[in-house]
Amino acid sequence: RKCILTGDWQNDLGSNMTISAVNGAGQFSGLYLTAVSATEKPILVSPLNGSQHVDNLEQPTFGFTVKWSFSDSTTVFVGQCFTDDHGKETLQTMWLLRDKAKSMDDNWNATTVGTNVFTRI
Ligand SMILES: O=C(O)CCCC[C@@H]1SC[C@H]2[C@@H]1NC(=O)N2C(=O)OCc1ccccc1
Repeated sequence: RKCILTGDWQNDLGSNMTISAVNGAGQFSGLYLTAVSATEKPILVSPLNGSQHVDNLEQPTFGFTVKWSFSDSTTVFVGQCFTDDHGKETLQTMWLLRDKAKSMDDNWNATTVGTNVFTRI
C-alpha cells in the first residue's frame, strides 16, 4: 500500500504533526506541536523539515528534523510508514533529542533516544 506523509498525525503522547505537500524529490516541511517538553517554557508550534522515499511509495522510509521554537534543542525522527490490510497507516519512528549542553563536559548527557508511533488524525 502506498504512503505519502502529507496530512495530520498524532503520536501516543498526544503530540500533533502536520506535514505539507511532498514534492517530487520527496522533500516536505511541516509543523510539530509537542505535548511534552523538558523545558519550563511555554510549548509553541515548531517547524519541521524532512524527506521520504518517493521512488517506491510502498511503505517508504523517511526522516525529519524539528528545530524547537521554544528551546535550544533539536530532534531528528527517522522511521517508516506502514499500511495495514485496511489501509490504516502508522509511522513507526525513533528519535534523538539533542539538548544544548553547557559545555563539552556535559556533551555525554545531552542526547536522549526514544520511539514514537504516529497515526493519522
Ligand atoms: O523539550 C525540548 O527541549 C523540546 C521538546 C522536545 C519534545 C520531545 S521530542 C521526542 C518526544 C518529545 N515530544 C514528542 O512528541 N516526543 C515523542 O514523540 O515521544 C514519543 C513518546 C511517546 C510515548 C511515551 C514517550 C515518548
